[in-house]
Amino acid sequence: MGVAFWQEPVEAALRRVGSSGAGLGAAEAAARLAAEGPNTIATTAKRSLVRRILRKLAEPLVAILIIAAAVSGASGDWTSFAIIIVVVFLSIALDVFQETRAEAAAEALKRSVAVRAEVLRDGAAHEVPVEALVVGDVVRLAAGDLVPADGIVLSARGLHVNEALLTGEPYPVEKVATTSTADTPAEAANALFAGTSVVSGEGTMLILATGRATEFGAIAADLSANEPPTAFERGLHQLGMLILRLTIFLVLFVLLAHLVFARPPLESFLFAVALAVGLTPELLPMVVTVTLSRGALRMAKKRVIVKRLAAIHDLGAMTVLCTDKTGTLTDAKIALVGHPGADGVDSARVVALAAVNSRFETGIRSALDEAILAHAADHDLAEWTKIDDVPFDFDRRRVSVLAARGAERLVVVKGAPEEMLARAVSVEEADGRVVPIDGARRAALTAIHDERCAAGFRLLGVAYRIVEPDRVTIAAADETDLVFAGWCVFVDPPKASAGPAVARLEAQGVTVKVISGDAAAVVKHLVGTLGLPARGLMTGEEIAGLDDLQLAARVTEVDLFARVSPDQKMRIIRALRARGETVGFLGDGVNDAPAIRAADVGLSVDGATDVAREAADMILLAPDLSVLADGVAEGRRTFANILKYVRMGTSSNFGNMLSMALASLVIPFLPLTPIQILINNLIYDLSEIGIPFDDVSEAETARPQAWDMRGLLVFTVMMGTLSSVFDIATFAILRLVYAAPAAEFQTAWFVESMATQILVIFVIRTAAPFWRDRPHPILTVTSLGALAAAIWLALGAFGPTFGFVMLPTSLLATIGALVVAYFGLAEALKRRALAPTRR
Ligand SMILES: Nc1ncnc2c1ncn2[C@@H]1O[C@H](COP(=O)(O)OP(=O)(O)OP(=O)(O)O)[C@@H](O)[C@H]1O
Ligand SMILES: [Mg+2]
Repeated sequence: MGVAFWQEPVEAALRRVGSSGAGLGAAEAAARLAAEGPNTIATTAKRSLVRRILRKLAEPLVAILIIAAAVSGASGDWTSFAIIIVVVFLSIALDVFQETRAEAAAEALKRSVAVRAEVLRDGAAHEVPVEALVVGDVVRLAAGDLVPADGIVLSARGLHVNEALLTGEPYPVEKVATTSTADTPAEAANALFAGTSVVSGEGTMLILATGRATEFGAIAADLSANEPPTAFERGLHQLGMLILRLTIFLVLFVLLAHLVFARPPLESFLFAVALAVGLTPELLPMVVTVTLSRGALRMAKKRVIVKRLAAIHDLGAMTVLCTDKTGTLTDAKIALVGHPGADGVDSARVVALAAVNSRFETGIRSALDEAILAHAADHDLAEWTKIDDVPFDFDRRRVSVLAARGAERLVVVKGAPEEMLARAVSVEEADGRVVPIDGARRAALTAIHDERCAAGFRLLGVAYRIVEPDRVTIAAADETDLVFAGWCVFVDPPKASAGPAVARLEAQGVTVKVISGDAAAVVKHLVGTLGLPARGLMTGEEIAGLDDLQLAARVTEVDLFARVSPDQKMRIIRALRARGETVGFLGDGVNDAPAIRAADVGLSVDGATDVAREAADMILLAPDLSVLADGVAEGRRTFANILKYVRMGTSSNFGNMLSMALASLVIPFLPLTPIQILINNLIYDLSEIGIPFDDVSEAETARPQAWDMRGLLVFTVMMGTLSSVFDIATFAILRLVYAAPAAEFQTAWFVESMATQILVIFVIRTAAPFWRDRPHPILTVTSLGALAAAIWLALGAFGPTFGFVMLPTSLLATIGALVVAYFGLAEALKRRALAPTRR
């Protein structure tokens, strides 16, 4: 395939893509963006309006309708031809219009939380969304950034990236500006790949491939192809398959029966087609998209931005929320409040060492580092120069800096105190003497540490090691034989709103668990202060000793996890999912990204690192659990509205089509002509446009909501039977009492079935008595408007065009009475039909 991009000298690469070290011009970048397309690997790239319409036309159902229209036209039945064409185009227009509008709104929200990159355009730095990057762009990178596309390093200072997503290699690798002769991407020291992230250092890169052309794009294509569907998508699919099977069965049965009875073949074919159209919930995809998009807009008002629409359902179904500690349970306003030396008395030496470490490390600077630097004096740093560092990572939980002052060279280490102490062999006293640590001294040091931890302070240990004066590099292996200097003591005040927010989530049926990399004592103290109902505690050390099955056996009973590594956070999430929970994970750090990805609902906050935001399904604009509690209610509401549509389809509509199919076998004419069925279906669809807007009672958002196929089946059987009973009654009255001829029978049946199908929404939209839980005005208007249109079509001036006739008043009154009785009985039956069957 020729040379790989990293084998090409920088100059040649720049020339090839028509760029320079100063980047592209803005106009050139815009032109390239238009030509190359956006830098994204999303499979569902935006479809143009024409493509959308063409896709709809290719759907089997629509194709059948068009064939039916052609057959009608060929046989000279121009009325049928015109009506079928109108039906097809109206429903496509409805679909495409609604869907496009809703998706555009949701897209706009998503863009507001898009990851951005710092790119040079016309020689100046600009922040642009990662999607707008093109080949030839020069991008600046710093610790915490995602590498936005594939390319080569132009300049680097201690640039380390994590390529785990691409190569599986968990440790950061250094990237430098050279030309590489490597054959594989994993070995190319000058190549940067989309999907990897910068762990430490900084640099600039030249972009050589974007979007699906990147290495990651190629993998992501298979990844997304193999990605298991979420609970919501599975439910939707199961439902679709169920309906499809029923439809095929019924339609073939009717067609066959009619042919056996020697009915006119063309009419029978059209009737079967119309039945299929009537049975198929062809608007379901549109309703799902529109409802979810509207849900996303409403959640945005509650300050939750949805990146993956289907996650709204998962949020509503969530039974366990796992969260990290800093920023969600605390204010993340971290302050340094003490810096005791080895004797427990505050010492300037400890701050000075800590400041050298914080100032010179090239990793993502944490709030702890900011607090140290805010406290340190300028002269603490003035005499020091940096030589090298080993950036922080969440498995070591410490960071080292090699720094020089005069002839002295020190490795200054700071990190999780218990491990620092374990790596120390001696201790620096207040007077500067260095003495070995014996058993008694170790116990005394541990006692000082434990006492402050138990009081709720966060601690970092500070230590150092003197190295040869000509030392220029260090590695993690140098973090041994340390001289312990003391601790930095921080406060991170609990967030006042956290306690009530957790209580609200628990009241909504969501168990809250805390998963933190911090020390057990700190986590325990915080949870106590907030008054959270937390049971049990497990540490990373214990988790390391358990296999996945053992972990799954214990994980539901424990609510607190401390000193866990990023990998263990992910294992905990998987274990919970294995136990059948629907799991949310909220986190903001690089260390949270694997768990965010593993969760059913990955959550992050606006200020989080790129990696966490990229992995998340939703972003909270305010780092506050009460925002999430609002989001949960909204998610359940959205799902409840989707369920309404499904219930509508599975109860009355399905029952009506079924009864009609059966009736067609026992009477010598069709109960409704194919055209009448299509009109019925179109008006019924229109009546449902208001569902996504409907209100949902609080009772229905009180517990986690998820697909309940058994419940749906129970509902369908009960409500479907009721609907059929009324159809049979209508049938009997029309045949026996009125001895209605074909046109009169069809008109009456049309009016009755429209009325029952449309009005039943007011019954099944709520488990409460219908008069107590009022529908949203939009739903009232669309439903009653559709019903009025149906009656007008049947009984108005245009009725005869569609084969309708005016009905005698007594028959109208009878239909009215039947509809009222149906409505009343449905209302009485619904409590049982809607009773949950789950778990
Ligand atoms: N900048 C730093 N320098 C040295 N050590 C650090 C630094 N940041 C974190 N650590 C160590 O790593 C541990 C884990 O980090 P941290 O507490 O941020 O993890 P976390 O899982 O994100 O926790 P939280 O739940 O508080 O968000 C800390 O308790 C501390 O001991
Ligand atoms: Mg954190």
